[in-house]
Amino acid sequence: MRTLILLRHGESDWNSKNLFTGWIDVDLTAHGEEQALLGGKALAAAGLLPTRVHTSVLTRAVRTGTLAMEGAGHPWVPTDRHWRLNERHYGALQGREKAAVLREFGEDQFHLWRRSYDAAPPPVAEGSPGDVSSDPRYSGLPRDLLPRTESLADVTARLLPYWHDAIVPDLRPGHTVLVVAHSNSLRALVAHLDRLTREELLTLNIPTGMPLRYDLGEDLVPLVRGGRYLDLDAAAAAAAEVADQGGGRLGSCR
Ligand SMILES: O=C(O)[C@@H](CO)OP(=O)(O)O
Repeated sequence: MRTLILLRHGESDWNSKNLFTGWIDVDLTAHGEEQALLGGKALAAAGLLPTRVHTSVLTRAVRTGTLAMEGAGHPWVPTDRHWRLNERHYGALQGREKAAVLREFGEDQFHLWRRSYDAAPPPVAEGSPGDVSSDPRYSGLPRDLLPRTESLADVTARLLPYWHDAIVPDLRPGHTVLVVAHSNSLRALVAHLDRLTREELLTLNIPTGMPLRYDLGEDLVPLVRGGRYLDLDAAAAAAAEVADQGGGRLGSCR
């Protein structure tokens, strides 16, 4: 058996303001820092000590990984960071208030953009704050890899090479692997692990700062579909809040 732990970063500044965030590099709130520390403490209390950590290159996930491993009492665990674990690029929605987007475009379009597999928001314009081509953390990458918007299908396509090339090779020899990422990069990973249908994906919401444990068989198929949050009740309540952001619908936590 292999153990994989998924952790969405703690509450960010823009989570607390209900703004679409995507690749905008906002930091954690004080509450988000505390969530990250507590998440790590919960891992240690459950006897789940990661021996490898993978995070995105966005500050909120980087800092959550560091704080969680401090909380777990093992701050020294080797950590890799990769842009392929970044949040979905939310295109022209980045920086906009979720409630305002819902009012302007209606509930159906709002929900398609947030939770469907195929819909991508309008792209950001070149030179706008959402255009990351001059961000030094992406400087070695071919420009055509850098998104201006993404659907969940696009996220899946750029995330899975990292899963196969970096995370699976840590899982195979028996490491307990912690992946610290984002609402939608983790939705893409969960959809892959659990072979979610598109309908199931519509109602999948991942709360901030709550460790989700997957025990995987030799074939890396989850022994329990959907994994198991360390604190099931708190995770269900927090996932319902994520679903409701902006006044949306279809809250659920699998
Ligand atoms: O704005 C975002 O980048 C994400 C996560 O905060 O939002 P949502 O959960 O609505 O996909």
